[in-house]
Amino acid sequence: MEIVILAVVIAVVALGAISGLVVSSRKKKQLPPAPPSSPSVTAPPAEPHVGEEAETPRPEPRRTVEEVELPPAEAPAADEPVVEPAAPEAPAAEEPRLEVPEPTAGRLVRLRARLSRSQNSLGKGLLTLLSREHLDEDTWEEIEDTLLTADVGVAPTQELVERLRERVKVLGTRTPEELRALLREELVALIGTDADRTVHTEPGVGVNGEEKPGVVMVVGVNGTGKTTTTGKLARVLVADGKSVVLGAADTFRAAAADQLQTWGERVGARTVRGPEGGDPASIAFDAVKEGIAEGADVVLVDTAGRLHTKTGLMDELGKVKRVVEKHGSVDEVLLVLDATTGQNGLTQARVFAEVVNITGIVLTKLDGTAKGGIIVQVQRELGVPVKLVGLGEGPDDLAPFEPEAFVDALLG
Ligand SMILES: Nc1nc2c(ncn2[C@@H]2O[C@H](COP(=O)(O)OP(=O)(O)OP(=O)(O)O)[C@@H](O)[C@H]2O)c(=O)[nH]1
Repeated sequence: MEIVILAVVIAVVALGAISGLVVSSRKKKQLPPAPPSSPSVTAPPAEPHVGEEAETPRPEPRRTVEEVELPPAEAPAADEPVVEPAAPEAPAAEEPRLEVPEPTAGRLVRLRARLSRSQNSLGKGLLTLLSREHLDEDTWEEIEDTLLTADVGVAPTQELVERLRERVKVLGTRTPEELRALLREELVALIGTDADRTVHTEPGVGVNGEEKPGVVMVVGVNGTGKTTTTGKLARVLVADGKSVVLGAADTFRAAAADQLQTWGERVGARTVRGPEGGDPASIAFDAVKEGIAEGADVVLVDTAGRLHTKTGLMDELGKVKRVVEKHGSVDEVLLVLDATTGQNGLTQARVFAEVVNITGIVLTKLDGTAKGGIIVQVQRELGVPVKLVGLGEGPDDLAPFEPEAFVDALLG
């Protein structure tokens, strides 16, 4: 009897030891090996770390249930699933690192140094002249010249000088602070604060009742910074949390599509492009079509700025707009003007306005000119507000235009 009891005890102990081995072996198989360079001291060593799951499992010795030779009765329950290591996943293709554009709000304030450097003669020059003890006719003439040199334009200059004369007379003795406030008020009024300077990119309803992204067409002469501005605008929109599709409809200049695509890739915006010399209207059409299909927030269409003839260019622009409108409305047509070209820019603006309904102006290269007064002239000429200003070649050097911040930068 004792022998029987002893035999049973030995059998139980032996079975216990064997099943313990199996459990610990199976536990080990469920956990991926600790990474060789795992620096974590707080996490238990066997815990998976972020990123490990995506790795291809490394080979490890496996002991199967069969190999431990358990008697059938003592084997793990048949209905218990055998844990197999996860199928090796293909290593993730290396994603290009996306840039995070600077926030849009307050860009003009951040970039004000660029403005004050180039616009000193306008803001500070006017302030110095107005601060003279005797404001004689010669001084008023100098004030007028300063405004004209800064491209404010004849009619706006005369209006401003008249207002200043009146107000300075009423003021009598003037402190520098009073003069500054007065000049600020008049310059802001000249630029205007009532206009809607929002770049409209809200989604709308397409012709088939589907949700359509906001559509923005960017037009302007070559060299004004059109493609660069389209790329920078994509960054502004991405910074505001929107998804963007770019349409490279400038098929006249071979490198324009590559240039645009590079801008897009840096912030994760896809570029729809066609063959060199292809039909820009069909590329623009496809860009909006794809924007609708993938539920993008905004489609930005860059257009050509130069063709063999002016009539050819204008016909093409009109066609691009009409063809895009087969999907639904174009929400913004932004005209890009180079601030350094002065009157030439105004002539361009007139020509473009004849073919497409310009809804906003982007004034580029304001960092490189003392002629910021062109803002006043171009707005009057077209009856369209300046919505964005370019203040440098850097990717985030495009700012929403705010009259008060602009005038503050001028006055230093
Ligand atoms: N300083 C300065 N340079 C700018 C600004 N905006 C654009 N540029 C530069 O102007 C040059 C022309 O820019 P693009 O975007 O190629 O001009 P574009 O000719 O209108 O574009 P395409 O019609 O495609 O040829 C580039 O060297 C830009 O970096 C700006 O606000 N300030």
